[in-house]
Amino acid sequence: MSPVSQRDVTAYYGEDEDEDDEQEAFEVSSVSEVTVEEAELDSEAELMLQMGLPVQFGGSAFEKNFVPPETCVKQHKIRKKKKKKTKCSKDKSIKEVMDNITDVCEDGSESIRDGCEDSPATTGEEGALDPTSVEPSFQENWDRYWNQYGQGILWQGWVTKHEEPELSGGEPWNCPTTKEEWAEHYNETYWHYYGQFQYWAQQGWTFDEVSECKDLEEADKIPNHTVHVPPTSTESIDCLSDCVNGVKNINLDLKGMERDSKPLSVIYESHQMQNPESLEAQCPCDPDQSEPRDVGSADRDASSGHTHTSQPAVKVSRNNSSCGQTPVNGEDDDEDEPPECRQAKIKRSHELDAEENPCQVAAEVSTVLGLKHGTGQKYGGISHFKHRTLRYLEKGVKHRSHFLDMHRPVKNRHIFFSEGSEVKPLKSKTVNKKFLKGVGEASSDLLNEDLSLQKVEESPSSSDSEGLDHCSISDPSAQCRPSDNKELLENTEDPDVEGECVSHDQIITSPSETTDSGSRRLGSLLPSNAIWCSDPATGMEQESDADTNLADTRQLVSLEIPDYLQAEAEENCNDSFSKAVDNCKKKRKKPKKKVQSLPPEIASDPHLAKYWAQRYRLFSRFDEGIKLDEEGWFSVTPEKIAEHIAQRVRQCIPGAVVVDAFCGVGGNAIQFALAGMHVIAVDIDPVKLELAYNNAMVYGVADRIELIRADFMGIACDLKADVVFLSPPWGGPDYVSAETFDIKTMMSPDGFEIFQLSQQITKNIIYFVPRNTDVEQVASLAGPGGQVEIEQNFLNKKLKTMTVYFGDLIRK
Ligand SMILES: C[S@@+](CC[C@H](N)C(=O)[O-])C[C@H]1O[C@@H](n2cnc3c(N)ncnc32)[C@H](O)[C@@H]1O
Ligand SMILES: C[n+]1cn([C@@H]2O[C@H](CO)[C@@H](O)[C@H]2O)c2nc(N)[nH]c(=O)c21
Repeated sequence: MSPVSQRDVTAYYGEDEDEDDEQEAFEVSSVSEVTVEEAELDSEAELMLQMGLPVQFGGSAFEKNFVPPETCVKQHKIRKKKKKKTKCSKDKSIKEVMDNITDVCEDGSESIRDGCEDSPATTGEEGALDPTSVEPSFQENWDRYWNQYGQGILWQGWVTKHEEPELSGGEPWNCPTTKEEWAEHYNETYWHYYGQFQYWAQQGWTFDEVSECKDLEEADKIPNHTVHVPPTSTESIDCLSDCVNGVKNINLDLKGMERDSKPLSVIYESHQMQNPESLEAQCPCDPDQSEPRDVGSADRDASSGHTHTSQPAVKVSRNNSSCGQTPVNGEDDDEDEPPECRQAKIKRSHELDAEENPCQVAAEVSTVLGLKHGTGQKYGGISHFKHRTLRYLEKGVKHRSHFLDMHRPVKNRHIFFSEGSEVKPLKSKTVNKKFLKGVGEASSDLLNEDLSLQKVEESPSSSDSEGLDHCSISDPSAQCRPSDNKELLENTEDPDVEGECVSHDQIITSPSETTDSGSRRLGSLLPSNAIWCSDPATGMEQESDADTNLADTRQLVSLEIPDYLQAEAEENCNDSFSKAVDNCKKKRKKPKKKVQSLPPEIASDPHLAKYWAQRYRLFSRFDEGIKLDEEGWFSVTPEKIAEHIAQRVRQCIPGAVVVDAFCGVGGNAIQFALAGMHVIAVDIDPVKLELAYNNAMVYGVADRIELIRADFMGIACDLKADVVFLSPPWGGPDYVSAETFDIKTMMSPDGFEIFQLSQQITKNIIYFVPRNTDVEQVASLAGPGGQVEIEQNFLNKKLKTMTVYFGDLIRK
């Protein structure tokens, strides 16, 4: 099997709190590892590969452990049938069977099972494994499959078992010494493949009918094979082997899957990645199955060590604490967790053993993360998803995946906001207290990571379901350092904005195998209960969930440090950091009341008052002459987020030329320029360009921003740049009213078209999208084999936006 290209989905959630586990969690399997493993494939696996069947079904463990994807009852029946079939075969004339094999080779039409009338596939006895009870066309398909490949499979299996088959006594099925063994082999093989076929058929897979097999003349074209040919049936066996070698494709019947709503699965590293050229998709398990899954397949995959692929390892960390397993410091935080979280037992793929089922693991992980398994293809950017893997980049992911649960629809989390312009401060003393405590006790781990702080105190609420709520401040790109605290103070002069905090959770993902009839949001992937529930305005929930906020130890920030981390934090508290926090506390001053007349656009529209209230969050130098228009107010990227994005670009591609394709009033363009980039700022609206210029002047970067009034869609192909930043209109503030935002249909220009045009400029694209964006959809933009990093942007404790990175902008 040729090495396969990387098609994983890698979700970066954060660090595992368990150091020991972490080491392994970050290991990434490489192509070379795969190659070694491939070399160790047992013969059956090789055969499976030749067949284009998932190799994880090819390990020798299969015989022992294979459990068809039916119920245990069915499994039992299979065994029963196997016994019966064995008996049958013994009784039957083996010669008769093999005659039929020869017939198949000659005319390609006869069925092997004709040779055994009570073949398991045809008796339907006791209803066991009655294929018709599974799929109406199953029997037909199976017959065709077995006709086509059965002979080759049988013979190759035989050859594999007997390296040098003794053929002097005649064909093994005729030879008295091997006759019985052949019969057993036949039965074993038949059922083995029958079970697999049934399983895969249920998953929506079909197989390609190979013309070579039917057309003997074509056999010559098939590369030489090493099948040992019994002297008495050389031709037929040759043919059969060729047929086997000629098997190239097994395809996912997407249409069928759509139709049947057969769920696909999230695939983890431990699953074999098929040759991308020959497989349309890979889907070894149905996570929605309540019934036992194909343990055999899983076992084989795990026990045979076939991690197989060139894709990065799936790093699904042991879910031993955050989800009710073994909480750090012995704390059982189970109570706060969603039920599905408690059930999860996530393991790293490399830890899978013969008793475990990676399919189940995958399903559980996805359950924990709020993933659903869907069907069929849905998005324009990619026909379907091949693979998803999850990889925890940062420590504490388990906590985040627990605490940051975002299962609830976004819109339900904003009901408390008032619609009026009068924004009443909401007290959140509990949160604040806990936060400060948490910050003061930040662990050294935290100190080594980017940090931003937040204060949640008397911050204004907002009627904005877009989330201009209480304020926050942070330096998401900077390393944690005391000066962050200073910055916090310096930026909290807005009477309405005490503090600000930008949190960025990341996911790297790429097209996965699943699409869902219902779209998914990143929110589902990155749990964030704490974010929402601890909103001061949510009252009751706030108290309980305040504890559950946690520090992002890599990139962001400490919202509140959960109790179980606080103990650790106390031990490791960095002095200077503590001082800084103390300073921060001392320096927090009564905000200066600025008497400032409302700009006309604000005065004329009460709904914009909330934006006015948070003007410093949008532009920290607002008072120096920043100007916005109505659209600018509600759609400008808050400074800290814009700064964070710019810093990421600077880190990945220093001095880049960046196209800000929808520059608006310059929120992003200014930050790119401040980060040392040359910016080509495009906007279709001349007013925006004027405002952008004005604002760039305020920040002293107008000379680094080239303003172009144009329809980006029309000029994209003429632009040259290292990076394209996409912050298109989302259709106004109402974008949040959709539970899931579809970038293709809900924004104009079409989000897919925007992206495709941008790809003509560069692969390094940043897509700034609504927080309720269908995460699978944006992942699909990466295309087959692609990767994407999806980042959630939190302001204060609320998820505001998502930023999606492509190309070299994905952090490795
Ligand atoms: C969401 S705003 C951008 C906000 C910007 N990132 C900021 O921080 O100020 C979107 C902008 O895209 C502009 N726009 C809409 N359609 C456009 C097009 N086809 N080409 C270029 N600009 C467009 C709008 O005029 C608007 O200013
Ligand atoms: C309607 N809106 C809000 N934001 C951004 O989402 C945050 C939360 O609502 C806003 O603060 C703004 O940054 C938008 N960004 C873009 N690119 N396009 C929009 O139409 C838009």
